[in-house]
Parts: sequence; C-alpha cells; structure tokens
Amino acid sequence: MENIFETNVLDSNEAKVMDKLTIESGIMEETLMEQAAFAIADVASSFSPKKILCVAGTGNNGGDCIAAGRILHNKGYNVEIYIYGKNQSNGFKKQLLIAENYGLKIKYNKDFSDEYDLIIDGLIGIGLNGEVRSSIKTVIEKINSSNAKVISEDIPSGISSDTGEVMGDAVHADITITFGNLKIGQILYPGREFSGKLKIAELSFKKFISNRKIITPDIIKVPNRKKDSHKYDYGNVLILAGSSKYPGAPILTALGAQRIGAGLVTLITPGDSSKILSFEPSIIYSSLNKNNFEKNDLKKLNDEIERANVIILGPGMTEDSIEFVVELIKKQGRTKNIVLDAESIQAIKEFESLSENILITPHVGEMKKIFKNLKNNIFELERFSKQKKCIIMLKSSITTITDGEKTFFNLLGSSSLSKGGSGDLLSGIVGGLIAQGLDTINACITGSYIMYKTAKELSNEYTEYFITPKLISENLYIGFKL
Ligand SMILES: NC(=O)C1=CN([C@@H]2O[C@H](COP(=O)(O)OP(=O)(O)OC[C@H]3O[C@@H](n4cnc5c(N)ncnc54)[C@H](OP(=O)(O)O)[C@@H]3O)[C@@H](O)[C@H]2O)[C@@H](O)CC1
Ligand SMILES: Nc1ncnc2c1ncn2[C@@H]1O[C@H](COP(=O)(O)OP(=O)(O)O)[C@@H](O)[C@H]1O
Ligand SMILES: [K+]
Repeated sequence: MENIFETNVLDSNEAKVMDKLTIESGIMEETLMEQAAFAIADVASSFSPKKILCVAGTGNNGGDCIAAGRILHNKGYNVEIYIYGKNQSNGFKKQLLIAENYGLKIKYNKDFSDEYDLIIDGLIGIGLNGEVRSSIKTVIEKINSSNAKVISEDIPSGISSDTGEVMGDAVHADITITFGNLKIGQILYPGREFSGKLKIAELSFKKFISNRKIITPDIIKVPNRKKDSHKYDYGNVLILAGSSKYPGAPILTALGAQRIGAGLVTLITPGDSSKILSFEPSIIYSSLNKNNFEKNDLKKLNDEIERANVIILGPGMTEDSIEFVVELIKKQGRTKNIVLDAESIQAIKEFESLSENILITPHVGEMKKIFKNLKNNIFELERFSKQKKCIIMLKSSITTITDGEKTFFNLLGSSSLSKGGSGDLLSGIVGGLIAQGLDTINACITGSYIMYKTAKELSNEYTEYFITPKLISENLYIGFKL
C-alpha cells in the first residue's frame, strides 16, 4: 500500500457524508471530480500506454472515468470511452458533455475489442447496490479476460465497499486509486486482493474522522519501563489453560506474556506442560494432574486468582473445562481483566452481557460458533461487541479489533502465522501488555502489531514456511523497533 497518510477507513455511507460535507462547505462536485480524474490520469500516464480504454458506468464513478479519459486525450494519448448503463447522474452528464465538446470518441453499451494495453475501470464505485446486474457482469468479465493493465477508480467495480465481498463478479485491478480515504472493502479480503496495489488520492475533502482505522506505528503504545522498578510494577499474569490433550498451547501463551515484559507469569494447567520450565525457567508453573479444569478447582486456585491482575483462559482447553470458565467469569468478570481465547470463548454464550474488562480473541471459526450471522460484516461485529459489552479481537488474515465504538484493522499479518499456536502466543502477548497497564484495546493494537511485525521481518529472512510461534516469541524484540 502506498501513500498511507490517511489511516481512516470509511464505509460507503461515511464516504457519501464526507462528499456532502465537502460540497456544502463550498467545494464544487466538479472540482472533486477534476482532482480525482487528474490523480487517475497521472497513474495512467506512468504506464506509458499506447491505447487506453475508459470503461464508464453512468454514476459519478463513470463521471471520474470520462474526465480522466479527457485529460489523457488532452495529453496526447490514444483514448476511447465506452459507457454502460442508463440512469445518468448529474456529475456524469456534465463530464459526458465536456468530453463530447473536446472531441472524444464515445461508444454506448457496445462490446470492446482486445486492442488496449490499459483499461480504466469506472463502472461502479461506492454506489454499488446489491449483486452486479448481468449486463455489467459481462463487461467485468471482458475486462478481466483482457491482457491490459487495469486501474480501478475508487474501488474495483463489483466489490462491496462495506464488506470487501465480490457481489457476483468484480474487476481484478492492478492498481486501485481511492479518493480521500480507504474504504472497508479495500481492507478486507477478497476486496483487498481484487484492489491490487492501493493508492490514496488526496482530494480537497473536508476532514472527516472515522471511528475505524488501520493500525500504523504512530498509534502503538509500548508500556513504560522505569529505571527504579521491580517485578510487581509490570503486572501479574495468570494463565489457566491447556488440558491433558493439548499441553503445548499454554506454553506459547506463557512465553508470549513473559517476552512482552510482564513482571510475573504463572501457568497452571490440568495436564503436563512442564516443558515450559526448560524453555523459560522464570515462569511459575504447576499442574493439577488431571484431564481438564473443573468447577471446584476455583477454590483451590483462589489465591493465584486474587493475586493476578490479568487472567488468560483458553489456549489448549477442551470443552470439558467450560463450566469452570463460566464460573470464573461469574465470580471475577466484573473486577479482573480476563482474556478469553480458543475454546474458553464459548463460555460467553451463557451471558447476556459481560463487561469491558473482558476480551475475546476468536478466529473466524470460533466467532461463527458464538455468532452465527457473522459474515464478512464489520457492522455486525461492532453491534455484537456493543450488545455483549466485551472487546473483540477477531483474528484472521486481517485482524479486526473493536469495542463496538472504535474499530482497528491490523494489515500486517502474513501466512507465516497460519500455523497452530500463533493465536496462543498472541493471547499471551496481549495479556502481558494488559498486565503492564495498557487498556485492553491498546493492548490488542500494540500486541498484534508487535507480533505480526516480528513474523513479517523474520519471514523476510527465513521465509514464511520456516517461522514458528516459538521462534516469533524468541524474537519479539524485532517488533518493538517501530
Ligand atoms: N460525489 C462526489 O462528490 C464525488 C464522487 N466521486 C466518485 O463517485 C463515486 C460515487 O458515485 P455515485 O454515488 O454516483 O455511485 P457510483 O459508484 O457511480 O455507482 C452508481 C452507478 O453504478 C450502477 N450500479 C449500482 N449498482 C449496480 C449493480 N448492482 N449492478 C449494475 N450497476 C450498478 C448504477 O446504475 P443504476 O443502478 O443507477 O442503473 C450507476 O450507474 C465514487 O465511488 C467516486 O468514484 C469522486 O468523483 C469524488 C467526488
Ligand atoms: N494468512 C494470514 N495472514 C495474516 N495473519 C494470519 C494469517 N494466518 C493466521 N494469521 C494470524 O495468526 C493467528 C492464528 O490464530 P489461531 O487460529 O487462533 O491459532 P491457534 O489457535 O492455533 O493458536 C491469528 O492471530 C491470525 O490473525
Ligand atoms: K470502479
């Protein structure tokens, strides 16, 4: 991604509001279109094309496209404009008239040939409503089967700017030039892939602050470490995780919490995770010597629970431990910081509402088990977080963090993380940051940033095949270098 001076991520409604506020402030729609068109024409020229095809719809996205064609024609390029659709927006009509006055060749609803080496896709932008109609689908297929380079205006036609979903069919762009701000549909897959390289063209929009942002180094908050300090200044993390079946997962969680700087890390598990002591003897370890946690273990663990300022539950647990988790949430859910990962997340089904000191860190499969309606839908995720009153870090190729009001997207991940154990490590890292005093949202932002950045840097050296969660934990210092 280039030119990321703007980290706001807008939905289509916000983009329309931003347009409206700008126009109400006195900037004319024609001015914005001209700026958008110049930005497109600049990028188009950089390809040194021999023959350019502008494929325009009849909305303002099409208007931008015609204007870009006119600017390129004026620069001396060989340009043809093909128009598809009926209902013409005012912006479109104006651009069509100017293009005709400037002597451009324009064709309507006709099949185009294969002779172009650059196509500008201005069929549909943020105005897409529903599945792409069949007449436009045919045009999209034709663009995708051409050998020409493709520049999409604002968003590849056919991608929902709100979800990133392909609405029937969508243009596969080499470059997408978006106007003013990023849109959700360019951030989330598959839209991200269809967008190709992303560029933001800064038009004269009125400043618009969205509650959704991508995570960039400037918002990372690393907890302070004082010269005059002791271990109790950096928090006490209690990890209640694992089972006789999965003894490895809690080891990674404990390593994550330790390597991110927590003062004390205690791991108590039903199974045998004693290998942790050979990896990191400073971790306080004990086993309950059974298969799973049971409700009545809570009493035994009372002292450790009281001492902890963060409790991480879940990695390596099986569903047999759920009753224990439910009971712990009932007793401590309003007072302690609790991180629910992996199987323990299912416990929240038992609660109508939780509290903002509870974080759940599901991957998409785990999220679907607690929330069946979730598709690729940020609005639903935000609603769910608000309704349940808990913070959510939804882990995927793009990790989304929300408290229902503010939402952050981590775009740094890579396939080196698509391995069992990455999530276990992450819950430890995030818990370790909460222990050091970061609020939960900032712990998720900073923890996921440090871990994913470490994975990325290591992958550059060792490949995405070779990296393991343990190797990431041992090299976490790399991610601290912002
Ligand atoms: N306003 C401004 O100041 C600025 C706006 N800007 C630009 O305007 C864009 C937004 O323009 P917009 O609102 O006119 O909508 P737009 O993306 O062209 O889509 C409408 C067209 O798509 C068509 N269409 C829709 N759904 C369809 C479907 N399912 N299947 C098939 N066709 C479908 C629809 O056809 P209809 O349904 O009307 O028949 C109509 O032709 C924005 O992305 C940016 O590029 C920039 O210039 C900066 C300043
Ligand atoms: N292709 C990818 N791109 C970016 N991040 C990824 C990718 N695959 C996995 N991840 C990240 O790796 C982690 C995997 O978590 P999870 O599935 O819970 O692992 P486990 O439960 O095995 O520990 C998540 O943080 C996820 O965001
Ligand atoms: K488009």
